[in-house]
Amino acid sequence: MGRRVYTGTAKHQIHVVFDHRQQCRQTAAPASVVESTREKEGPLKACLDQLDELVGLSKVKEFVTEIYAWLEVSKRRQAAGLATDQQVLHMIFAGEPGTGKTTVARIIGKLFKEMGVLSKGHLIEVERADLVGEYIGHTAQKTREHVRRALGGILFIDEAYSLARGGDKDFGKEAIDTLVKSMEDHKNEFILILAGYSHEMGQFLRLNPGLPSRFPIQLTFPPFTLTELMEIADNMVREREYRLSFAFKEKLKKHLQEERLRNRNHFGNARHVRNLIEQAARHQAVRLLRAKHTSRDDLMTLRSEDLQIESGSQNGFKASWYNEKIHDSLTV
Ligand SMILES: Nc1ncnc2c1ncn2[C@@H]1O[C@H](COP(=O)(O)OP(=O)(O)OP(=O)(O)O)[C@@H](O)[C@H]1O
Repeated sequence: MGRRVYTGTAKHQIHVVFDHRQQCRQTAAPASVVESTREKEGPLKACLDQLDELVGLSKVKEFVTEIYAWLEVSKRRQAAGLATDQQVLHMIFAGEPGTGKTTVARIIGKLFKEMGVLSKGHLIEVERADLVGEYIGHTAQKTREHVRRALGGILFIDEAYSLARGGDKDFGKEAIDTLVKSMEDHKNEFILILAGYSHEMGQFLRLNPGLPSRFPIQLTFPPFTLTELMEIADNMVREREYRLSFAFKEKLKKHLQEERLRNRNHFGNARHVRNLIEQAARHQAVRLLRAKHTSRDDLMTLRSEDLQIESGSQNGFKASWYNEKIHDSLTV
């Protein structure tokens, strides 16, 4: 992992990154800034395009563009010999399941890599069970290990508030303390993103008054509207070279409408749509296998009978959401 060293006069600092192969490269020398920006225009643009392609999330997109602009202009200011602040880039992502938090974190990782903020830009996703151990000292060891894996990229902690679940006597507290210490010890070497439901995240931050100032960037991921969910479904089938019959769309719309009301805060949003589409494609395959002849149109079209919604299947949120998460980790 690279170590950032500041050399030169205060006004003309040059950031030099030493990597583990003992090579060094200048990341902000005036001449190379323009060059490296131009050189990286392709992948950089690809990251921003990827963000743009996500349905909805207008505030999140605005904010990421703001961070991008700020970092880019900071480089230019530095090149012009002007003072620049070091921004703290640790973040809170608050929102319901399936609203794009992990997806956006992944894109930010790539974006920051392209901008030279992170050396690798990868994402390590963990939850309470990955960090909390069984005896004194075990938690710190486990947590440090995940921080080590995340160096150069992003450490993304899902349902971060569960670390404060057991109060002061719980090992979760040790995980929080270790994370805070790691943020000091490895300043600028990784970005920590704490994610989870808005309400619980708010409570978590209030109970840990030392934390909010360490996470100046707080993004809210709103639940998708019905129109957005239908657009997500359309995009997903287009990407997979399928299309939806009119009756399929009507059935899906009705189901999503009911499901959002029934599960309220626990509705799986875009992930739920994805799982329905993938499941429908499997049902369509079984249907087509029985047919004597299949046209190109048959192969592409998902019909309403392919959308088999078991009544009450989504009622037990815990089970359905958990299954969707497992399914996600197997199919991503
Ligand atoms: N805005 C969006 N447009 C299109 N697809 C999306 C969008 N947001 C999420 N998805 C898709 O929904 C699925 C779940 O998204 P993601 O894992 O990012 O959600 P999450 O908020 O991190 O969920 P959780 O909190 O449950 O972990 C992914 O397949 C992702 O591609």
